[in-house]
Amino acid sequence: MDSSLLLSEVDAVPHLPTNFIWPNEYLVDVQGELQAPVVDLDGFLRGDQEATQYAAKLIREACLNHGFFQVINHGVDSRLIREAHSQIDTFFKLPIHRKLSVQKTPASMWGYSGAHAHRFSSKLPWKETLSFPYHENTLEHVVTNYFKSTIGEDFEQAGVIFQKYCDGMKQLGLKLVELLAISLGVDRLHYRELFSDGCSIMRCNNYPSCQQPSLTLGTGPHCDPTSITILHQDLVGGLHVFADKKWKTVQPRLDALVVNIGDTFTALSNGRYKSCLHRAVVNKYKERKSLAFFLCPKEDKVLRAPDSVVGMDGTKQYPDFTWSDLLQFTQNHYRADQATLPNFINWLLSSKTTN
Ligand SMILES: C=C1C[C@]23C[C@H]1CC[C@H]2[C@]1(C)CCC[C@@](C)(C(=O)O)[C@H]1[C@@H]3C(=O)O
Ligand SMILES: O=C(O)CCC(=O)C(=O)O
Ligand SMILES: [Fe+2]
Repeated sequence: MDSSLLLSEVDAVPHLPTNFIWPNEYLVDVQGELQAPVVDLDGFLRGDQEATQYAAKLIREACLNHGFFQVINHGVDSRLIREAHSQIDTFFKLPIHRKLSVQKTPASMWGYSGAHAHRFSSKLPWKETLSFPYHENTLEHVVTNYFKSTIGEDFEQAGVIFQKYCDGMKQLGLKLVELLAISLGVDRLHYRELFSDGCSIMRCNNYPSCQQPSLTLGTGPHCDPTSITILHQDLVGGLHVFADKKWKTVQPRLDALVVNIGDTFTALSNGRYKSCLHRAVVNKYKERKSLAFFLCPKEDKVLRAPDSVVGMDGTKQYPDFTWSDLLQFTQNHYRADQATLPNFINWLLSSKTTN
């Protein structure tokens, strides 16, 4: 079966094509629900000291343990989130020739990807994605323009919505890294300043229903190579987090945003905060959508844990690197999984000694 076929066409055949079938060791059953805090951000966002300390304490425990928590009263308008889901639903329902007209090319991170079939030949994920870049720019609405100029004039309104959505995610992301700094005992603005001029990644995921969901995965087990991920999921469910040596379900909530630590933040915390190992499963009856905003630093900034953290820990756990190095590693050399960070560090050190 040609893996460039539409997921919906593939799903019409009785057996899942082999390139969508994941080896048994990846298809381990889920065992129970994840115990992770749902952190109310209201007090922190209003500047209340006591509420801030309490939120920081909850986040610290979650990040030391598995790197995952949810936030409510996060300040992003629920109507905007609903509208973003509705606009992306319209995009994913377009005829395939229209989606393929904005297909991601090997040289770029941006555009439509169906099952990543143009990148990989096995363990294909049962999903389609639309990815685009976001950075703050006072002269231009980068997301509005991406939709309008790349997808088409008829997607201008979708672009306006996603521009506002990404503006909201970036603002929230900067507040979250303030809270992470407080929780680590680091100068409150340390990470905020590091991330403020970065170019982040917005990725919309659509997981179609699947005839044989137990043989495949929507997204295989991985840690996000990025810094922190802020994700909104619909009510279908399917996100699993690895904690206490078991896969655990996450109960979706429309009023919450899911937050997880990624590899870059693990390095920036000198390894104290766990990069969250997670995956997404699919099901037989319902398609599922999620909107992931990956906060990233500017590509050429040197990334290293603050002296105050390293000093207290006694040893610097990771060599300095740039986001550009890690991004290049995941796009050209290594398919992000649960061991991206140690493999990246080995690659970085060996490429430095050979060049
Ligand atoms: C820098 C990135 C690589 C991926 C997209 C962003 C952040 C998350 C990464 C990813 C989602 C982790 C799982 C595997 C992956 C290949 C995917 O299924 O999409 C990863 C992304 C990618 O390399 O495109
Ligand atoms: O869809 C989800 O719930 C998870 C998606 C994800 O992990 C990713 O895009 O990196
Ligand atoms: Fe992820």
